[in-house]
Amino acid sequence: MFSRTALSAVAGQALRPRRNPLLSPRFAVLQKSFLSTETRQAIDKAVASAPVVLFMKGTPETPQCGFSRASIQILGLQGVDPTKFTAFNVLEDEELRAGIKEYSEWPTIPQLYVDKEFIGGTDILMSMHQDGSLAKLLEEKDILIPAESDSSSSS
Ligand SMILES: N[C@@H](CCC(=O)N[C@@H](CS)C(=O)NCC(=O)O)C(=O)O
Ligand code: FES
Repeated sequence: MFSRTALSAVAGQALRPRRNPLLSPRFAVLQKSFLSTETRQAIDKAVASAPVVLFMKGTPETPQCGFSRASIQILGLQGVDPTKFTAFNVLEDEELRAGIKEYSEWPTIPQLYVDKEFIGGTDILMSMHQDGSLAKLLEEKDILIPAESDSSSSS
């Protein structure tokens, strides 16, 4: 049985701020080890496979989640050149679904890469779409469908 003194000692301990042992660097190292070298190399290759790469749920034609659908819509509105775009369906590959989160240090899908650089998920894409920074980035990287030449001037 706990004595009164022992109980108050336990209560006193509980009040003392303690580090969460799950957040220790040792745990972080263990967590990292889930991404095998093989998966990391496969993701390196996927990220480099096109100027714009989206890791999503479903396909661009048939997204399986509203967040992935919204990201595809934003890229379409921006005028991303389809020849410079590739999507990977994480629902077809559980290793990719888990691996990409660790690779990007980002916990959710979708995930967008431009020129091998992680940009973010839907919320980030949406805010970059709204503030013009996504258009600027895609223009700078020459990723947009070329503007049609003005046919009215040739007649
Ligand atoms: N706020 C997120 C929305 C994306 C999100 O919450 N994705 C969830 C549901 S689709 C997810 O990936 N969960 C982990 C998983 O399904 O593996 C964003 O900006 O991208
Ligand atoms: S699959 Fe349910 S929110 Fe994306």
